[in-house]
Amino acid sequence: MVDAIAGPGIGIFPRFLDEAQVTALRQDFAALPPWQLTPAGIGREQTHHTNERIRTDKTRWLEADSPAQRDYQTLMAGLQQQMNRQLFMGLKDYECHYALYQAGDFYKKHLDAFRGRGNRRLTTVVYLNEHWQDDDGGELLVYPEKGKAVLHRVRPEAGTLVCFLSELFPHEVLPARRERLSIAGWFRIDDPLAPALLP
Ligand SMILES: O=C(O)CCC(=O)C(=O)O
Ligand SMILES: [Fe+2]
Repeated sequence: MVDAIAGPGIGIFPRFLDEAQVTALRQDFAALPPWQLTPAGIGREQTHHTNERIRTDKTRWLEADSPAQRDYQTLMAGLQQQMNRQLFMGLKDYECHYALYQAGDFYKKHLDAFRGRGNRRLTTVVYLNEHWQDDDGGELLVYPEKGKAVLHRVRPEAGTLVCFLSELFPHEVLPARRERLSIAGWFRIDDPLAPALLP
């Protein structure tokens, strides 16, 4: 992952989570009371609002309130430490949420962070969907910073991790024909003006 972020700025890692980890997270998600799952917001805190033209998924933040959530957050804390030690990224914390896309849900092309604004530095998405088929749809399309050609088309298969510099890669979630569950997360920094990677 260090090589991927230092190089192209993006990496895709099948089987980042094993079956037991995926199962534990799926069960943890299934045990949540439905009212805790709320329409996803867009924009920064001050301008937080929902907009169904841009995204239609539902989310629930992980609060380390179950063993599965704690294990996942511990795993990500380890990644944070590695990125900081080897790439001096200055990552301060990690926030993440479950995201449920029901059949037909989507998230239009967007950036997770804008240069010099906000403090999301590194995006992660892990998928929790067993046996995803070609015609299930729901791929993540990742685009280069400039240009319309698709750089990566990621199938949201259980265990796969996608990780990229939040300011660099526009991306979108295509509508799926079945439920699509993931954990999207962001490593954050204190200073939005700091360069993304030190040379
Ligand atoms: O679920 C995905 O593949 C990406 C989600 C996403 O782009 C986001 O939550 O910002
Ligand atoms: Fe995103």
